[in-house]
Amino acid sequence: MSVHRPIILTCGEPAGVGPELAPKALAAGVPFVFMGDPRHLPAGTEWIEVQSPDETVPPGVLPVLRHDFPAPAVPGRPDPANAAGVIEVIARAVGLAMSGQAGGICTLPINKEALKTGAGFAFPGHTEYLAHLAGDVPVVMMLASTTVSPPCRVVPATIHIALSEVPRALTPEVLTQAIRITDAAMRRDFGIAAPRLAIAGLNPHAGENGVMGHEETDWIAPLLARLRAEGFDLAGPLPADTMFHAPARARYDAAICAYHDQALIPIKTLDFSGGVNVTLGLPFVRTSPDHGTAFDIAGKGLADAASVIAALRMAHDMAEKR
Ligand SMILES: NC(=O)C1=CN([C@@H]2O[C@H](COP(=O)(O)OP(=O)(O)OC[C@H]3O[C@@H](n4cnc5c(N)ncnc54)[C@H](O)[C@@H]3O)[C@@H](O)[C@H]2O)C=CC1
Ligand SMILES: NCC(=O)COP(=O)(O)O
Repeated sequence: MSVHRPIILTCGEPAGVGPELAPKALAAGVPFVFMGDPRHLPAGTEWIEVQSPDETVPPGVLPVLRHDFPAPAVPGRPDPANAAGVIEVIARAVGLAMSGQAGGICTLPINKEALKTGAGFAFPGHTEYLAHLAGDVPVVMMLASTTVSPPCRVVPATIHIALSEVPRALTPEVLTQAIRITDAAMRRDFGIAAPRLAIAGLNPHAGENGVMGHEETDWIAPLLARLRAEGFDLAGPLPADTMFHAPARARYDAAICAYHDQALIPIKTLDFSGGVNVTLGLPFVRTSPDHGTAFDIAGKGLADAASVIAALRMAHDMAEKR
């Protein structure tokens, strides 16, 4: 029997696969409430409007915290008129999570371009917006798969920035923050008492002693040495190309990577359908499926719900641990 409050599943981009995943997500078997416009749900969806997250509904029926949008959803074609509503839903769900009325939030995917064009959204993704809503707290993005063995958990220390900006953006402060937040979240949210973290180098072969880049010898290795002296269990800097196969993953609990694709390519290759995106460092629980809006298949009934199901279950587990 669950003792904590339901998770809010935010609708995300109505023209993407989000609305069709919401009823499929009932298979997660954990309490959650969909927040969005019920008119965007697939025809035939059984839903009931609720006024608060913990109102009960019959089994197999989708509870909906209603948030009406100005325009219908046309699969694959985001309507700028709906952009503000997508952002409002995220903020409203965060309000419920921060006030303790919800156990946390699980966000269906947004289309960053549609929100920027339609509503001037100033954030590159949920992660940065949620950090802002929580009071501009430091956060890190983690993607986690527990269906592969050993588990794969990856943290990109820099997130949604151009590759050309990474060497400047990856500073000792940024890497230190990623390590501290990940270590704390492994203990609090994942029940790992003594987290082992593996730190990827920035350059091929982790620079090979300065032959292919100097960031590792200049500051990454010295920084890791200082943090080890504080008690962190850190391996690295490691060559990124050889740290994601199964025997390598068995040696750590989470990998801290230098940039987005260094982290996300391995996990999405290993487990695209079951990976979960989780924001570490927030004062509330937030997870998300690892995929995006999938406009190419939206509305066709092809969307695989495995990732949102895993995301809801993870949010539920994290909320229980807290
Ligand atoms: N958490 C979030 O809000 C996320 C949002 N996005 C956004 O989504 C938009 C599209 O991004 P893309 O790079 O095209 O990635 P995508 O994940 O939307 O699509 C990549 C490929 O995977 C397939 N796919 C995605 N989800 C699927 C599912 N549930 N079942 C079956 N196939 C699935 C798509 O059909 C497509 O072929 C972008 O605006 C991006 O920023 C991307 C990742 C996460
Ligand atoms: N590539 C991951 C991604 O775009 C998810 O971003 P966010 O919306 O969860 O910040």
